[in-house]
Amino acid sequence: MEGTAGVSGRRHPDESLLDSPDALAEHDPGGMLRFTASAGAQVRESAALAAEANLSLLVDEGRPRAVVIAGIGTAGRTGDVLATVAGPRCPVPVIPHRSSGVPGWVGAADVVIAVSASGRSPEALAAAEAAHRRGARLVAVGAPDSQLQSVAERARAPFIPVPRRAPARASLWALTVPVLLAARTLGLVKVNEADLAETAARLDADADRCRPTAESFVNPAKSLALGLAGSIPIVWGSSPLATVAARRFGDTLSANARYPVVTGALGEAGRGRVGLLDGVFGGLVEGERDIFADPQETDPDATRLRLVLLRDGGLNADDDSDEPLAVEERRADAVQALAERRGVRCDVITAEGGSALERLASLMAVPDFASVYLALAHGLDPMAVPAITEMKELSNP
Ligand SMILES: O=P(O)(O)OC[C@H]1O[C@H](O)[C@H](O)[C@@H](O)[C@@H]1O
Repeated sequence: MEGTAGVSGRRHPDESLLDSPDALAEHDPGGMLRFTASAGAQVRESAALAAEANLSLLVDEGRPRAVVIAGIGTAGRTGDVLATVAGPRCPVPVIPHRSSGVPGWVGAADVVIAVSASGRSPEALAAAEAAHRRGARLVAVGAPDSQLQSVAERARAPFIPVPRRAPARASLWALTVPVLLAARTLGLVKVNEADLAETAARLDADADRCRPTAESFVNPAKSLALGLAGSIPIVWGSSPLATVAARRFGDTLSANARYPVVTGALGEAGRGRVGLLDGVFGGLVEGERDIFADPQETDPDATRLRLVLLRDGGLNADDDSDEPLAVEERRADAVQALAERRGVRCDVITAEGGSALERLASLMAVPDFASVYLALAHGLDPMAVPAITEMKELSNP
């Protein structure tokens, strides 16, 4: 089927596409699966690049009053990652900022980290310029030989060149690690070399489990994608860290697979959006289902919700988190029970690993791949985003 933008794909997913390496290659000409599999390598490469940059320039003026991470899209997500890895005990505010420039209060006592994969987003460029003008300390992260690098050079600010091999959304780890290491230099996060190595190793191991040649029944990303196919995904995170991973899944499901998706924190959803489970795409449609009927005959076209619960199970010590772990766990158990009572299917991914960064990686890796496989099951090229390009053309002066 061809859409009005010339994008071709199939409205109903074809499961067999996912188990055919030839079909996968044909629908992924840009290599999105390959880029997604490079997450571990991105961690290692960016750690090496950050080590070469002159981050020690940041130390001289001591601990900042606040840190602003300026960027849009995936670059903006790096600020959320920093905020959650820094955690509630972080001695200074860590503020992701997604609109142009910097907040009005930013001044000489603050640090601005401007992030842009292309090195040319107007938001990050305006933030870097504003930081320089106001005398704030600046760090810039993005493509080498870009406009962002020129601004950083003019400001005599450290610049961490992140080679541009993949689209921004497949470069989250390459962009995130320099942001974390800049914050480490400022004394705001405790990310050590072992954490980075273990995170990279976990991303490698998950990429192996999710590799294109691993068939759906042993491949957690293919089975997650097939479970989501044809549904409206709701992705809730049980903790602040898991919520960053939930929002990331929202980014990739929208951009790669072009699925509408609801994402958020379970704590907040429990006071409002959990009501979706009772609605026309939730309990009401599931209630119509006759459990004895042939599944082919029971309105196969009805759109249903599918819940993905990202659980941060068990490792965040109670004294180091916003909420006691027991509260988060009970809430996650409760939403699973609620979904089950209403017949809404639920996938659960539980964080693993010893550090916050590794736990985050363990919640992001499989969903990242699943978003690509979901695109491919619909015959969509996960790399092509004509609506985004068209939007930029129409809205640029
Ligand atoms: O990181 P940048 O190059 O500044 O790009 C920022 C954002 O720009 C566009 O909106 C892309 O669609 C996003 O995927 C990207 O994250």
